[in-house]
Amino acid sequence: MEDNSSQPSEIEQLTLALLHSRGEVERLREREQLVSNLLGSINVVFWAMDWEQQKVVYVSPAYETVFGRSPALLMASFDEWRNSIYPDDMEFAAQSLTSVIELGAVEQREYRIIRADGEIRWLSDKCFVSPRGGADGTPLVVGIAEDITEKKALQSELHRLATIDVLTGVNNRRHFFDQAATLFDEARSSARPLTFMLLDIDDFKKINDSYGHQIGDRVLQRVAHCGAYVLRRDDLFGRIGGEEFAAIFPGCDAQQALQVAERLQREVQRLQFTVDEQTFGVTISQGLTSLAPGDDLDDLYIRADEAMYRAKHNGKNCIVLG
Ligand SMILES: Nc1nc2c(ncn2[C@@H]2O[C@H](COP(=O)(O)OP(=O)(O)OP(=O)(O)O)[C@@H](O)[C@H]2O)c(=O)[nH]1
Repeated sequence: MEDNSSQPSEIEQLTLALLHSRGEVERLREREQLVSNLLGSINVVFWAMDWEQQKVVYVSPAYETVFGRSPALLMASFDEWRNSIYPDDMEFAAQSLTSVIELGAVEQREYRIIRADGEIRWLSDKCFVSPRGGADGTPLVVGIAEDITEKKALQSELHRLATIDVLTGVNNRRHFFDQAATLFDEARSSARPLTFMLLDIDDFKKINDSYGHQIGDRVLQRVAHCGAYVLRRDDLFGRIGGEEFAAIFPGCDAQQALQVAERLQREVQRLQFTVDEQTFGVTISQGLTSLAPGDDLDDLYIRADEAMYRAKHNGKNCIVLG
């Protein structure tokens, strides 16, 4: 007769296996909780999408914070993904995902999203194709998305500070000449006309001396507004020195630019300033010159400067073509 006393019975074996599996399930649950806590504690959204089937198969917990939307809704309907993309960026968002499939990876995509509460935020994500990422072995597009709204705002503020004259809000000297060089090269290569203008406020020192520096600043601001108002969208305008401004009129010969300069002259003559019940106006002198064969940007600047000084010499408040 066989002795089975040291061998576990079938029922005991099943019970042991069940306990073991329960332990495994518990450990898996703990691990899942840990991963979920870790993913939830960083403000980065991991996502995975079956682009061909138009289905989001995974988003990490941070989705809810960053998008302000429900992950369950997103997984249930691809429309929720479409709703979350800022309409102007939809084409880019879709095209860039197609590129991920074609190229295997895209290092950086930047686009805007709309949170459920209507707030618009900037996202940047890195995407790549996980060849057999899906449960059924289908390729998935996987991404790591970060909210870069504050970084974007800082970048644009830095750009503004680097390119704009703080007092008047028009282009500063450095940015003006950077842009001028580009417009100059374009005019050269397309053989299109281009006119350069220099503008100097007349007797500005007297304004400062009579009414104070603050009023002088206000004059600078109002003259700059006139320039920004009169010039066309494609023209370039900037403050290049204390009371000196400059403009570039791409595609304009001297006569066309002269018409704009005359309008500007009239707009500035209309300005009125009142200090302690005293009212005064300002005038400007302008020098204009057009691109000629063999010119470089410095030649234009020198000729416009000479023309402007002739305008000063001729009694100010006038425009001279150089
Ligand atoms: N308020 C103010 N004044 C400035 C600024 N930058 C330069 N200035 C002043 O601009 C004045 C320029 O004087 P000048 O170069 O003698 O020129 P002007 O008095 O306009 O004489 P003309 O050019 O011959 O008409 C100086 O008094 C500078 O101090 C600024 O940002 N704000």
